[in-house]
Amino acid sequence: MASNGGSCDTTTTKNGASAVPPQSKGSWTSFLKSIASFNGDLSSITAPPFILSTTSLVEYSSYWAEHPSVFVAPASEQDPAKRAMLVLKWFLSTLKQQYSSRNEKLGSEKKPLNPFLGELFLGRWEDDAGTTQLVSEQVSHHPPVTGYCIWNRKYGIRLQGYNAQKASFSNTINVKVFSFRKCYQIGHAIFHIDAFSEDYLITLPSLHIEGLITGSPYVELNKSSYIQSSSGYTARIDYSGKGWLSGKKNSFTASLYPEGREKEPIYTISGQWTGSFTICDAKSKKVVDNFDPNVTKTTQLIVAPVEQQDEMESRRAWQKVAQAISKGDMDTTSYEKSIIENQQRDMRKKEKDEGREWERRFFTRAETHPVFDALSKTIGESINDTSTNGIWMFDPEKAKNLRPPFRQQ
Ligand SMILES: CC(C)CCC[C@@H](C)[C@H]1CC[C@H]2[C@@H]3[C@@H](O)C=C4C[C@@H](O)CC[C@]4(C)[C@H]3CC[C@]12C
Repeated sequence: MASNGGSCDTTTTKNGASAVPPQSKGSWTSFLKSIASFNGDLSSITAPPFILSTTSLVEYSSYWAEHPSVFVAPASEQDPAKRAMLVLKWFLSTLKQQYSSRNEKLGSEKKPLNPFLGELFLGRWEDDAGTTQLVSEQVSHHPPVTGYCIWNRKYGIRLQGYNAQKASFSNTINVKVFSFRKCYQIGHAIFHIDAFSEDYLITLPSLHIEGLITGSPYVELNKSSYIQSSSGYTARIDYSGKGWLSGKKNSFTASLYPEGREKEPIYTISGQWTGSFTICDAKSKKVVDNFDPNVTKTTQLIVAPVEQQDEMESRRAWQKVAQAISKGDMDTTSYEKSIIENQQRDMRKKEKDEGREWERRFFTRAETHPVFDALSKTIGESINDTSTNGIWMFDPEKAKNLRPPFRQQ
C-alpha cells in the first residue's frame, strides 16, 4: 500500500489535520490497512477503541420515527398524491437522524456494537401524535440482519422492514480519498396506512464512508432510492455529495410522479438531507411545504430502565461492554464481549444438537412477500432473500409477548 504524500503516517493529511488520538495512530493505520482489501460483512471488522460506539446497531431502527408527527401526518390527508408526498417528506426527514446524528452527537461516525441473534430494542415515543411504538430485533447474526416494526395505533400507521449491509473498501490510501467503494443496504421498508389500505415500498440508499484517513469518518449517500405506493405514485430520490446547483454537501433532489410517468412530476423536492428542504408543486413551481430539522425537533424515545429490561434487551445485555468502552478499558471490553459471544456459541450448539432454530421473539420467516412483489417491479427492486437469511415479517401474534405498555391489544 502506498503512503500518504511520502509520509508513513497514513492518519495525517497533507495539511496535517487528524482526529486520531496520538496513542491510537498505529492502530488506526493498521485498521486502515486491514480494511483496504475488505469485502463483505461490516460487523466482522476489528476497529481501534476510539472509534467504537457503545450503541448496538439494533437501536438504529429508532431513527425511522424520531419525528412522530411527521410519521403519522399522511394518515390525515385525503388526497392520494398529497398523501404520497407526505410519505416522501417523512422519509426525507429521517435521513439526518439515520446517517448523520451520530456525527453531530459524537464528533464522528462510530462502529456500532454488532447485535447478537435475538437481541431486542423496545421503546416508545409519547407526544402530540399519541403513542408510537418500536420493536427492533436482530433476526440473523450470520449475515447480520435487523428487523423492525414501528406503529401508531391512533393514526393507523405501521412501518415494518429489515435490513443488512454489504461493503467493500477502496484500496487507494495513497490518494486523498479513502472511502468505502460502496456499502449497499439490502432490505426494504413497508409503510402502511390503515385508513386507505395503502402500502408504500421504500428502498434504502447506498452509502459510503468518507473521512477515514483523518480518523473522523462520516456517511455520504449516493445513487438513488425509491418509494413506490400501491395508489400508483413513484418517488425517486437522487443523492449527491455536493449539489450541482447549490454546491452544498449532502444534497438531494426528489420527484413524485404518477407511476411510469417520470417526465410528468407532481412535486419536486430539493435541499440537504442534513439540513432543510423545500417541496414545490412541479407545475406552478410554488413552494407547498418544507422541512427544517431546527424547527421540527425530535421526540426522545422512552426506553425502560435497564433493571426492568428483559435479558435479551440491548442496553441490558451490552451494559458492561458499553461501560468498559466508555472508560477506554479495552481488556474489560474484550472480556465482557467474549462472555456474550461464548453464551451465543453455546446456545447455537444446543439448538444444533436439538435440531431446532432460535425462535425469533417478534418476527417470522416468510416464504413470499406479497406487498413487496406487487410494488417492486416498477422500481426494479428484487427481494435478495439469500443475503438476509430469509424474508422477515413482524408477527402480531408474537407481539402479544410484549410487556406492558408495549403489548398489542
Ligand atoms: C466508522 C467505521 C470505521 C466503521 C464502519 C461502521 C459502519 C459499520 C456503520 C457506519 C454507518 C452505519 C450505517 C448508518 O449510517 C445508518 C444506517 C441506517 C439504519 O436504518 C440501518 C443501519 C445503517 C445502514 C448503518 C449500518 C452500519 C454503518 C454502515
